[in-house]
Amino acid sequence: LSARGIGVHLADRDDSAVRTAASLGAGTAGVPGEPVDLVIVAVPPAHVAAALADAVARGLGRGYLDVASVKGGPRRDLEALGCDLSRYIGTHPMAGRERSGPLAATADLFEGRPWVLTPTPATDTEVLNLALELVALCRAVPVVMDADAHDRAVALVSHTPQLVSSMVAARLEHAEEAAVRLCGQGILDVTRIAGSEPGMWMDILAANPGPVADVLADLAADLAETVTALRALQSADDDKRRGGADGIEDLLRRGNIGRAKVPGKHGTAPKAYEVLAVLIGDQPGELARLFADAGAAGVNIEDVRIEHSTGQQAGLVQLTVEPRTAPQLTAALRERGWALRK
Ligand SMILES: NC(=O)C1=CN([C@@H]2O[C@H](COP(=O)(O)OP(=O)(O)OC[C@H]3O[C@@H](n4cnc5c(N)ncnc54)[C@H](O)[C@@H]3O)[C@@H](O)[C@H]2O)C=CC1
Ligand SMILES: O=C(O)C(=O)Cc1ccc(O)cc1
Repeated sequence: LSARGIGVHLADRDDSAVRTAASLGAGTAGVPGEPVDLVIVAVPPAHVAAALADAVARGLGRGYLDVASVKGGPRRDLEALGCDLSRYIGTHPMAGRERSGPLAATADLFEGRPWVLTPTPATDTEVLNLALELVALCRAVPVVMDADAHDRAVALVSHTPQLVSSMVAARLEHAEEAAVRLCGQGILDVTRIAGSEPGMWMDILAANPGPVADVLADLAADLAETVTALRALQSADDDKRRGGADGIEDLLRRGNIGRAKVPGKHGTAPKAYEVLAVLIGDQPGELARLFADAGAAGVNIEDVRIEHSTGQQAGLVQLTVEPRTAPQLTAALRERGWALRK
């Protein structure tokens, strides 16, 4: 916001968080003497209502919003405090990091991401417009939803995946070194968010336990069926084995269907891309050289990931490109001496 010319004033009960954020250019420390256009409350969900009610009582702004990951509870807490909700709108930017704190923040975090707004008939139009302006300034995409529908949605697409990632990673806690050494891209993908900070996730899960338990219970039913199907695959009986195989194949197919629904880059519909794998040496400037060569070939890189082979001084860079540009990129990179892999 500061970079877009908006005056930003920072307040936090932890002075060092304010100082760090201010030194990173996020704004100036301290609450101004005059009311601001919009007070943005970014504290853990359980503290939202108290922090917001305090800001309203002090008349700090013309409009108020919060960005907590859960929306139903904070709204009910505010109602219980008898707060005038007409100048408040609950919101949630759907983007995050595995780490918290000002040092983990990036100015472009919300670009192209959905930002949920939960207005009610009581919400003042001016406040809704201020929130929409904030979303536009952050180059996010506004999505209007009911607070409880939001909480059920994030239970499905964010909170349960976090727990499942943690559960898969927790299986490795006592794993033999020999097994861990075999880890590849699959487990890296599934466990990336298991590296998240437990504190932040405890705050989120404690604010949304019911909807998350509902999704996890359905998942537990799938798990129980899968265990039964796998046991059937061990049977000497042909019919039982066939039944087990059908059950597992059905789950894998349902997974394909669900995965195809996950939106692609910048929240657009999922799109079929082609991935080119290029071997690069572990030395300074290799990635820059590869990207420059792709640029010189006139090819836009849609996405990129690096697979590091354990114990090797090389990495496999996977360049995601539009299928129509793949042949020209392949030719250009080969010509410039890059080793492409299947
Ligand atoms: N980190 C993420 O990935 C995302 C977080 N959110 C939501 O944003 C909110 C903030 O999360 P983060 O910035 O990640 O956490 P954070 O831990 O980096 O920041 C929270 C700040 O709130 C301060 N604080 C706590 N209680 C306070 C109070 N009563 N008064 C004043 N300051 C108080 C803390 O000192 C801390 O500096 C949470 O509600 C979270 O659910 C939303 C989208 C993404
Ligand atoms: O779950 C996701 O999709 C993330 O990218 C991480 C995240 C965590 C907390 C939020 O409130 C929003 C997003």
